[in-house]
Amino acid sequence: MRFAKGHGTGNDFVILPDPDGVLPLTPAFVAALCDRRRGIGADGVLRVVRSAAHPDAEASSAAAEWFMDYWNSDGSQSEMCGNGVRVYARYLAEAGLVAPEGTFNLVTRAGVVPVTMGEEITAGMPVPRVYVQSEAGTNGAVFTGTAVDVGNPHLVCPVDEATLERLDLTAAPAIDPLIFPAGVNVEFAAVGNPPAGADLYRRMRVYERGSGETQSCGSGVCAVAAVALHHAGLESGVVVVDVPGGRLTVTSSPAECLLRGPAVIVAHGDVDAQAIRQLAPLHS
Ligand SMILES: N[C@@H](CCC[C@H](N)C(=O)O)C(=O)O
Repeated sequence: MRFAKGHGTGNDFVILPDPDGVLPLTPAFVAALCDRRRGIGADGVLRVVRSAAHPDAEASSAAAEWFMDYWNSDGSQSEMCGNGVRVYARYLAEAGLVAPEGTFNLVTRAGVVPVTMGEEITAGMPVPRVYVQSEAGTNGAVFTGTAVDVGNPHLVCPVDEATLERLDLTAAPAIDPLIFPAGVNVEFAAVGNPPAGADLYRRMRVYERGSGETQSCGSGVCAVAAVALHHAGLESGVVVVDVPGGRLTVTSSPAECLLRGPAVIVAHGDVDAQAIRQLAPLHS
């Protein structure tokens, strides 16, 4: 089975080219592929499939040829992945399936996303909706945060620099299942001085639903930017967010949320699907 491997600011993905949607992907198979010791290892899987060939995307096939079929490393699916969109786009361009410059549309479970190609790649993310206050419990403390919908759910908890540094995110923070019945991605964000050209700056770590602590989360960065603008009383602005894996920039207004940053394909290869299938019981 052909695969590629790529990442966006250290958020890494196994990419499975499957234009006609014939691969029998299951949660256990995806989790085995993402196993960092026995499989290829990744935060998630991006199946590259034509929208006309996937039941979740058929209705949008007139708007966009390709569908990002995104899976977390535990085999669950999510509506959105901001870094996934950008890495998927880089894959399409390197495979000659879209032009390396210009803009094209990509279908996701959270709707159609416009993507602008270049040295860095920009995704036109769903405009974040800031909705309610909630809490995350971790490291023996309870952190108050703001819930944000970016197509997928987020809880953004402001913390100081020292707390951000020392948080142990090896275990999932406790969250309110009444507010987040399908789980939530939890971001911890500290304020810093904005670099030239930015209105606001945050440093962020994330515990992702379905993947654990990752080096970066694009939709999480959009959520952090939305809360930063909200707290500053701004409707629009440029927010730079540093994550453990690098830097992402959000340019936000009531009409759009543009997420910009690097996206790289690092490998192409063949994976022994039978060997991965044999691992699958470990993950079911
Ligand atoms: N890393 C992603 C988000 C992936 C999905 C998330 N774990 C969820 O379950 O919603 C990003 O870059 O946005």
